[in-house]
This record gives sequence, C-alpha cells and structure tokens, in this order.
Amino acid sequence: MDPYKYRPSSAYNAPFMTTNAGAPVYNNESALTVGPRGPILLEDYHLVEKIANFTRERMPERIVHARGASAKGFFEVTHDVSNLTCADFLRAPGVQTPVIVRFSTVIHERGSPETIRDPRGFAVKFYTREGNFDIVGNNFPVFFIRDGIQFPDVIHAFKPNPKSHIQEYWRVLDFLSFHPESMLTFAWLFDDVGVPQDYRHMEGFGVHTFTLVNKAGKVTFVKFHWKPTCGVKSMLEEEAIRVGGTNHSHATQDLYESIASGNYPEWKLYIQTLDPADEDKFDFDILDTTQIWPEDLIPLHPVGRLVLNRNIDNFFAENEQLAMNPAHTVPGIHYSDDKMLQARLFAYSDTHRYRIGVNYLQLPVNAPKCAHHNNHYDGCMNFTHRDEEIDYFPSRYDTVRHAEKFPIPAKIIHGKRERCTIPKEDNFTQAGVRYRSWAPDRQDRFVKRWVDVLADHRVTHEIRSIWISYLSQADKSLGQKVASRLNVRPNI
Ligand code: HEM
Repeated sequence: MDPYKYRPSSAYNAPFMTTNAGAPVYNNESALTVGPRGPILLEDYHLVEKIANFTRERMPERIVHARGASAKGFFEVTHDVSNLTCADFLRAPGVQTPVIVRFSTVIHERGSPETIRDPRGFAVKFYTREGNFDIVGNNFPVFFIRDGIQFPDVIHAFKPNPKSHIQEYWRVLDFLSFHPESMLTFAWLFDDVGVPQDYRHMEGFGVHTFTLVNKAGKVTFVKFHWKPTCGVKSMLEEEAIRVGGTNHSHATQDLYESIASGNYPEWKLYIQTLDPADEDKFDFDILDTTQIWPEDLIPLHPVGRLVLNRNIDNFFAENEQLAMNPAHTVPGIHYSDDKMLQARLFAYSDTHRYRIGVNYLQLPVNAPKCAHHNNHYDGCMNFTHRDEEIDYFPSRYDTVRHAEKFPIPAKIIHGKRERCTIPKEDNFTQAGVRYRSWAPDRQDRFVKRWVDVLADHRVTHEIRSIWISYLSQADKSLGQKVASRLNVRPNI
C-alpha cells in the first residue's frame, strides 16, 4: 500500500461516507442513541466530529474587503517592456502567466450586497516562475489618505457605528473633515463610478507608485492601470436599489456566469512611467496616493492583457483562504517610499497569519507555482512532506545557496527621523479638474450625493461649513451649488 497515494482531493473520494480519519460510516443520518428516543452517546465519534467541524466552518472574515469573488485565468505580455524591468514574467511579448483575481467591496461584511457605494478591490496574483507577484489595487486610482498610520481610523469611520452597527456618513464626514486630501477620492466615490455595474465593467489601479528595475539596475517609477475591454459601466441609485433588492450577489453571479458561458472578461494592462530624476518637476508629490499622475503629462503605455477564463472550484479554498499581498514582488519590481504602501507591506502578511494561519502560503491557492525553499515551515498546519535533515543555513551538508543577486533601487536614503506630513500637498486642484470634466447631469448627481450626506442631522454646522469650503476650493461653483441647496452661506 502506498501511504502517499491518497492526497486530500475530490479525485480520491471514497464511494461511501467515512470519518475524517477514513473509517467507514454506515449511518450518517441517525445519531448513536440509547434506544430509539435517546439520549445520545458521547462515543458517537462521527457525530461529535461532524458537529465540531461544522461549528468551525468559518474563519475570520477579512477586516476590509470581506465581500468578494474570484476567478482564474492568464496574463499575456503584448508589448516589450524588457528595457524597463528584468521581471521574468514580462520578459517578452507572448509570455503567459497564470493568475487568480479577486474583486471585492471594501467596507461591509462577507454577505453584504454588491450594489453599495464603496470602492471595489481589484487584486491580481501572478503565479510567475520567480514567485508570486500581487497587484492589490482598487477600481479608483487614488485613496482617501496619504499616510498608512491613519488607515485604521478611516476604516473605522466608514465601518458601521460601533454602537448601532449602522454605517453613518456623519462619522465619515467628521473624520475626513481633518483630511482635505480625501477630496479627489470623493470625486470617485460620489461620482457615478461609485457603484460599478458589476466586476467586469470596472477599471483597476495599483494606486501606489512602484519601481521597475532593469537588468542594468536602472530604475523607473511606475503606476499600473487595468482597463476592461467591455468598457466601464455604473449603476445609478434607482437601478442599484432594484438590483440589490432582488439579488445581493449580482456581481459574483455575473462574473461566474460570464465565465461559465465562455464570455471571458478581459482587461488591458497599461503603465505610466516616470524617470526618478523628474520626480520634483510636478505640482504634486508623485508618491502621494491621494493624487493621480495626469495622463496628459504622463501617458499610458500598453503592456499586456488579463483574461479570466476559469471559475474557481471552491469558494472557501480559493476566495476565503486567498491571501493577496502588495509586499509580494518579484525581481525587477520594487516598492516605492510611498508612506501608504510602506504601511501595507507589513499589514497583509500579518493579517494572513492571524486570519488563515502561519502556514497560509502552503495552501494551494497561495503557494508559489515554482520551486521554492527555506527553513521556516514548522507550526500549525505544516502539511508539506519534508525529509531533509538540515533545517538551518548555511550548512556544509546541504548545497542550497543564496539565489542569484538581482538589482534593487540603489538610491541613497537620508533624512532625520520625524513624524510629519509631506511638504508638497495639493488637496484640491485635481478634484476640481475631474469635476469640471463631467457633463452637467453627472455634475448634478455628484452635487446631490454631497447634499444628501451633508444634510444628515448629525452633521454639525461646523463640519458642513468645512466641507463646503473644501468643495469650493476644488471648484467654486461646486461649493456654491452644494451650499445653496443646503441653505448654508459659503464662507469662502
Ligand atoms: C496602510 C493602508 C492599508 C492597510 C493597513 C490595509 C490593510 C488591509 C488588510 C488587513 C486587508 C485584508 C487582507 C486579508 O485579510 O486578506 C486588506 C485587503 C485589501 N486591501 Fe488594503 N490596506 C491598506 C490600503 C489599501 C489601499 C490603498 C488599497 C488599494 C490600492 C487596498 C486594497 C486592498 C484590497 C484590494 C484588498 C482585498 C484583497 C483580497 O481580495 O483578498 N488597501 N487591506
């Protein structure tokens, strides 16, 4: 008998019921009782195991982005970028890499409706030959804050009131009244794109600045953009209420059924690139997550395409246990000094060890699809088969060596220790430009959404005035319109 033949997989299902330890179960429908009317015997091992497994069927949901759907497919390079990066998976046009993608809403729980006004997560895991590379982005190109230390606060403000468990915008408007840098992200959240039609019809953005490094060590700043080939579509309020009222999983269903019927969703990947020598040439800080890199100044260049052509087989294993992490990079792609990104580099693996368990990277959906090796694997749920005698490094008994050195950004970093804001803040210009780019009816819907949240009776006169001042600084007529509909006199 080969004890390793029967791996835990549906392919090795026995034709009859068994316990977890493999013993046959001859009755899975009646508990073992004393006589036909009970009581139940504690020796009913199968009953105890079945109930104990059931009561543990849920793991903690993600603290953010709990509600999501995933699908698999491939990424194909269409344009040569080997002058910018030595990343193996981007080495030449035509190269394909398997991927898994997870789309999500941000704030509400695992079972919440997919029609709510909220950013959407757009996270892509590339299973490359040099390890996994994850772009863990959103459908907006910007974020509300620019320093990761404020992330728990902004999320608490958006999450339900800790007393009533109801999401209340007066809390959002209170917290973010201290953060005028949120104006541009509001120009996405309160715009029509704040409720995407489904996951197929939305863009994705890496949001942060990353760094590409080529073979010679030359660095280039980069931002990632995903553009859906079927276009961007959103839902206005009435449609969102109707769709959400009939089906709280409409976007998951749309994704699943599109793929099942062979209508494979596709996105093109574009990059914006910037020579670090030019980083000070702009009115805004190019590492600031609250600002975009305007495309008229820094154009988009095509790189490849992402096609989702396979549904997942198991939601728990391939969605709940999926661990996306912006710290997962490969040679040729590095982080930047963006303070938000730097905080994220800690957050994800930390939450994964808590949420999934220390050996979460051994799970099939998270494990690299290339040869890999190190000596940190003991701990809960280490299920790899290991038979080596050397579990330290270095050793004269083991030939394992360091990997070949690859270039990383060589910039010398200096400065004094300090907690401060970035010197170059421009909180309003880009929000105003975006607002003025819209047709009048779209502007009007934006104004109405502001009026609706600011009219809440818990929003104080002070907070209302602050927001009208921010809106006016983005665009004077915008501030005036909101103020007049609220019967508030703008004080700017
Ligand atoms: C310092 C700021 C941030 C912190 C501390 C943070 C933290 C987290 C945490 C703890 C999770 C749950 C991960 C899990 O349980 O698997 C998460 C998920 C996620 N975050 Fe962030 N986040 C931050 C900023 C951002 C930003 C700016 C973006 C967009 C660019 C973003 C996009 C996402 C996405 C898409 C997911 C869901 C990943 C998935 O589908 O599994 N986060 N974040």
